Amino acid sequence: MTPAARVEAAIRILDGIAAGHPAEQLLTTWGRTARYAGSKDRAAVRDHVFDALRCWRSAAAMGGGESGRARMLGLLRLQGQDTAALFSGEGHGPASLTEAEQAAGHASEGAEAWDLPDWLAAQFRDSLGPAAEATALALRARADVFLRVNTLKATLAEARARLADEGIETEPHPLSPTALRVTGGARAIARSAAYAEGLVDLQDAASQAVVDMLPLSSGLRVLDYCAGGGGKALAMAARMGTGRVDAHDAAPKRMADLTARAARAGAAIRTLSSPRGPYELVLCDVPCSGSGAWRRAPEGKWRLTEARLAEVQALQARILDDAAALVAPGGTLAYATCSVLQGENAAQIAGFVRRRPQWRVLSQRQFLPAEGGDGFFAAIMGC
Ligand SMILES: C[S@@+](CC[C@H](N)C(=O)[O-])C[C@H]1O[C@@H](n2cnc3c(N)ncnc32)[C@H](O)[C@@H]1O
Repeated sequence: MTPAARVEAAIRILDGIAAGHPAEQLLTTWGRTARYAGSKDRAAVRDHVFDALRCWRSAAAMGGGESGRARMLGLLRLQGQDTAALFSGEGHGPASLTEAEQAAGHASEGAEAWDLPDWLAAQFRDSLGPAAEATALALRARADVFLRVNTLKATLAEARARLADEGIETEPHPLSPTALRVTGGARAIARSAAYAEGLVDLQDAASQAVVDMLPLSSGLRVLDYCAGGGGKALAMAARMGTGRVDAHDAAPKRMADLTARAARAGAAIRTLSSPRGPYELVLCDVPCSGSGAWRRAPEGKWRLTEARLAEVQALQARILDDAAALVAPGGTLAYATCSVLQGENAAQIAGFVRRRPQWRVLSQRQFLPAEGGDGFFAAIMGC
C-alpha cells in the first residue's frame, strides 16, 4: 500500500469509531478484507488509528471537522507531515484537499489541547493539581513497550543478552529492578525464544513497581483477588521464589490462559473460583477507568462517562470490603488501579479506612505516565 492508501484506510476506520464501533473490531474486519495489505501496512494503519484516538479532539480542531477525513488531516498536520502529498487523490489515497479544507483548522487550547472530554479535564485538575497538564499531554503519545524479567528463569543481564541475540534491544528502567524498556525490535518479542521460554513477559514498568511495593516472601499465603490475565499474579510468584499464589477473578474466563502462562514462567499459580482464606496478603487489582493506561487504550478516554465512573467506584469499594474479609489477622490488604483519578485512588482508600477503622494505610503511591510507565496507584494496608 502507498502511504496515502494507508491514510485512506485509517479514515474509513475512524468514521466507524465515530459511529460507535470498537477500534479493534474495525481493524480486524479491515484486515480480513484487505488481503493486499502486508504486515507493515497493517501496523501503519493501526498506528494512524491509535494516534488519532489519542489526539481525537486536537486532531479534529486542527483538521477543521469531526469526520474521519478531517481528523486524519488534523493528525497529519499535528505530526508535521506533508498533507498535500498524502491527500492528492493518487495511489488509492484520499481525494485532494479542497480550498475550504486547506483554510480550515486551528490549534487547540484547554481540554481540547489536553485531548480529554471537558468533564475529565476537570477531574484531572482536581486529582492531580499541577501535574494534570503533563499527565494529560503524556497520554497523547504512544506508550513504550516494557518487559518484566522473570527472575525464576533469568537475571536481568541474562535476559538482556538472550533478547539481544534475537535482535531485541532493551535497557533497564528506574521504575522497577525487573523492568526492561524495549528500545528496538519490539515486533520480534512475541515470536522470540526468550519469550517462549518464559524468561520475559510483557508488563508495564509501573505495574511491576506496584508488585515491588508488596511485602512478599516465600511461604506466605497470597491471593490475587482480581487476577484477570494474571500479569500481577505472575510477578508476585516470581518475587516469592518458591511460594504459590492463588488467583481469583469474578469472570473466571479472564484467567483462561493463566495456567499455561504460569507453566511457561515456571511459576506456581492455582486458579480458584471461590477463595476461602485466610490469606496473609490479598491484592485487589480492581477494575477501573484505565485512565493511567490511555496511551495504550485511548478509546477509553472518549467512551468513559460520569455514570460509568461512579459505577466502577462503587464496585471498587465492594471489592475492597469483600477482599478484606479474606485477610488473616495481622495480614496485608493491597489495592491497585491503573488510574490517575483521585476518586478511584486515595479517596477510595480514605473511604475504606473510614468504613473499617481497624485498617490503617501503611503506604500509598501514585505513579504518573511522566515517570515512563502507565499511571498506577497502589495502597498497602494492615490490620
Ligand atoms: C484490572 S483487571 C486485573 C488485571 C490483572 N491483575 C493483571 O495484572 O493482569 C481487573 C479484574 O477484576 C475482575 N473483577 C471485576 N469485578 C470483580 C469482583 N467483584 N471480584 C473479583 N474480580 C473482579 C475483572 O474481571 C478483571 O479481570
